[in-house]
Amino acid sequence: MHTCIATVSLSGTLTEKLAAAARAGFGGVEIFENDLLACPLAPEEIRARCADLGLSIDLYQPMRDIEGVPDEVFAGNLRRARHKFQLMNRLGADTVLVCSSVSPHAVDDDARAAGQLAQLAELAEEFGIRVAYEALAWGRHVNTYRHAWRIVEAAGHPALGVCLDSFHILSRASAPEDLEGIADIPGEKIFFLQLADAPLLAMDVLRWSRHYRCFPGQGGFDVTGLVRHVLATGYRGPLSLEVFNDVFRQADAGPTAVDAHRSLLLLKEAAGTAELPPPVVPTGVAFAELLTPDAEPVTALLTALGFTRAARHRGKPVDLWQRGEARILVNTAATARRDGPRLAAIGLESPDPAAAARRAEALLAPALPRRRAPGDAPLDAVAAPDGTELFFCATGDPELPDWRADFTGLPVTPAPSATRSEATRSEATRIEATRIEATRIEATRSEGTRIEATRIDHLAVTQPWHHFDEATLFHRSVLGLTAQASVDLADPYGLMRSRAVSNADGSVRIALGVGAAPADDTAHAAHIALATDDVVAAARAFRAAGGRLLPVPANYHDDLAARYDLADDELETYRDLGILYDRDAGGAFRHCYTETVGRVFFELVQRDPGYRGYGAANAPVRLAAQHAGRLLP
Ligand SMILES: O=C(O)c1ccc(O)c(O)c1
Ligand SMILES: [Mg+2]
Repeated sequence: MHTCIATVSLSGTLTEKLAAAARAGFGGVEIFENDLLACPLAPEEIRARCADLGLSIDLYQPMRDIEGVPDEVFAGNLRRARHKFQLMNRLGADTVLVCSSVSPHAVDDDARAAGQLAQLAELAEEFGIRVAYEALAWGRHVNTYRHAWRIVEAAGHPALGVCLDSFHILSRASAPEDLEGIADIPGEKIFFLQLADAPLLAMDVLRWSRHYRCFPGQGGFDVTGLVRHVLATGYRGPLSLEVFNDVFRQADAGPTAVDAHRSLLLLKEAAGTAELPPPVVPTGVAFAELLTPDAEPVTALLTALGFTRAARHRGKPVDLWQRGEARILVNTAATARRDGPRLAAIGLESPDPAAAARRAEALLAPALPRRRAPGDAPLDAVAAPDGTELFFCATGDPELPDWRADFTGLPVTPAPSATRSEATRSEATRIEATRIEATRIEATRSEGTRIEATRIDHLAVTQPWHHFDEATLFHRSVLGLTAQASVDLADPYGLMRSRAVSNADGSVRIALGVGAAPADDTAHAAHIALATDDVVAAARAFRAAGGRLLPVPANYHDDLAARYDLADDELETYRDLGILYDRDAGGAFRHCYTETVGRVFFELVQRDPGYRGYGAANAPVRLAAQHAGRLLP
């Protein structure tokens, strides 16, 4: 089906909006009158621009306050309409949207409204134009789609039909039966279908509509259910997104248009009108890749965390660091930015990497070159909306290329001991001891000795501030992960939002976060959480190896004593190590943080098997402590 987007949904000038819509793959646009009025191009030039871009102009909108008015007011409305129909002929647009009246002149008289709309349609027909009548949820007398249809039916004019808008319908619907009236409308009398979702908010419906609409799948409405009802009438016109949203008005139109189109593709999939390659849910985390201009701060941290450098890439400055099942790639390629280490890529274990990549590409995720260099294993990879590279891996599968084939084992070499200051020289010795111990543990593994199972518990990545809901939709739909509820976290300098997506057994957990202040490094650092069976032992070992744990204020632990009945010595241990504690119905969560290097830090977590969260209750304290740490010399 033809996909379309209203220009009001995108940021920028009309020509910027058109270019973004075309690039994202839409087939057409609804031109919003205000966008046209502010555009220096003549209507014929806009028409030509759209044609060049391969866009049809499927709707011109809106005409307001037309119907149900006294005769003398209506005469003026017809005069106004004639001007607009002439304009539409110049534009090459053949459908106009008429919103139900909000005018104080409008009277509650359906026969009058029907008669006037028929006259309007009669005039429109002379110009080859059709009139689509839409019930605004806040229309003065007409504010439901059933009422709009009654009037259109009574008018009985071939050039008059209804425009259905999911927002106006679903914002008022309180029960599934409220959609059943759609079946009463013949498909050919539905001239247009506008789609928007919205978060479920208790607020005035006009404000809700004008500021908080979002793309289907990002809010709380059953837009798919509505589309199914409309398709069942035989409607085969455009599926058009009309999203009034304060954030999208400011955000870059290019990515917004891509996110918009992705949401429409998913809607078509859900409504059964498009087939996409099915999701291939990842089954684990193969690796996390840190890009850093300088290896030292990252490798010092990894070493203290008990990782060993297990292998080196054959052709690139990339080392594989490993502890248990947790693998970190440290990439010192020249492309690393000067702002220090950052999380650049995530390797996801996939039962079918090629199929996973096919779904991602069908959903408009940019594919990355399969071979980044000659001789590299041909890995499937795509970019997430925030630019993080997602690699689909099949580690250890003999049938498929293994990313580890690009790496060659390193002989165990002594760690550089003088890289830190004189004062930490003895620590370096301890670091080396830890490294050797970790290597020994790796070696004994194959002999069947039980070791503490270290793996990546979760990854926390930060999103561009204006693309948070799209990021969630991306991870849900492209990767087939399930989203938890979004939580707001108080940062001393703003509000963070966080939403976790995970697979069913929790072996893939990604916390998507966004900070209020786009330039704030602390709120925008990513982190890698390492699972441990014993966070106290892990924290002690880290500290003994020269690692610095994030200090946590005593007030936090005093409060913890009030909230939970923890043994005194347990509490003192947590206080000493900066371990935070949380609990839900499924169990407890104990966690602590390392210092931050560049834009990345690590977390050590001990998660009871039933605990589902990420310690969100502790995030404000953690963020404040991280800010405080940054302020120190
Ligand atoms: O908010 C409005 O005025 C408005 C205008 C046109 C529409 O299609 C709509 O759904 C709302
Ligand atoms: Mg609308």
